[in-house]
Amino acid sequence: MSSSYNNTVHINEARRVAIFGGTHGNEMSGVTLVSLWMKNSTEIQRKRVETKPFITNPKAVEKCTRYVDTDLNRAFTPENLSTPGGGHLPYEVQRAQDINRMFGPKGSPDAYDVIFDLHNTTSNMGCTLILESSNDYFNLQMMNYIKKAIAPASCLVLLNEHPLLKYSTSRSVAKHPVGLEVGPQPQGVLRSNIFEAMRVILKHALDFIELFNEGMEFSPCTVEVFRVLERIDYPRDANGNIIAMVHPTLQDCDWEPLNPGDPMFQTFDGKTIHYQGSCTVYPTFINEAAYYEKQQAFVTTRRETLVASSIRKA
Ligand SMILES: CC(=O)N[C@@H](CC(=O)O)C(=O)O
Ligand SMILES: [Zn+2]
Repeated sequence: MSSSYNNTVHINEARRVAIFGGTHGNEMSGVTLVSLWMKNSTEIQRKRVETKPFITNPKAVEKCTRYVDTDLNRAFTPENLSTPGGGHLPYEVQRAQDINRMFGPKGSPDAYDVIFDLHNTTSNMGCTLILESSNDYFNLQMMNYIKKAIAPASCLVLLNEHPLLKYSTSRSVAKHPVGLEVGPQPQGVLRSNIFEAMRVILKHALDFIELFNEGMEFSPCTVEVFRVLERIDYPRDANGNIIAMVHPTLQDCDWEPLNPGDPMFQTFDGKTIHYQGSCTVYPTFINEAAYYEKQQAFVTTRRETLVASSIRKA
């Protein structure tokens, strides 16, 4: 990235793009779309983009489970990617190393330009794009483009650059990592509305990259994002067992304001537990099935407006 006198940021052409499905083998929209595109890629082809659809965790897809040994979407740590051990390592660690060789190496000039990683959530989040950095102008301009293209439908942007809660995703191998999370959809289930919503987002995302590669200049813009603040666990007893559920007035209310004092959990004996924070937050990933094992009932976020400079191909 370099800045010229008129503040347009010049960014390398995004020629190599991958679309990952099956990072979690029971999130069926991505598994199904990517499998379809591996058989016939007409829909994802663009003149100036080489798009590679890829199933990242085939063993988990086969078993229709989130993962086999360990969560692939947490496995792309520098330690994992550099550990020798070959066939003795957990399956997903081996897979992370393979993916890093094919699409990375992570952090190097040889890495893929863009990776879209397709996920589903059991939470009522609608279409959510997930970013890992607030200063990637290419991705911010892409978010702005997609939001305008799908209007009056909407998609929100979740920004996870929290020092402790950020994790080492499959897409993090790319220069411009983009997560796409669409819900609500149960694990192992396909719903046509969710499938189509995901497909439309991908179409606009690829159109944006094509226009960028053709040399179009994108004017400065602002993007509303929801920044990850805090992980909230379920209330538990001394043995670590869950003693309450997401409160009925919070369930399915992803992205809606949660104010200090608002109901948050309901214990099995009917007591309400209230949110004790000091300011209004926007909860999301509310009651995500995969997060029980991660001790997370939901995450809180705060609304922010990010600014992206004008960009153009270098
Ligand atoms: C429900 C789910 O799997 N969500 C993804 C979110 C992401 O891709 O950042 C995950 O936890 O890996
Ligand atoms: Zn997932």
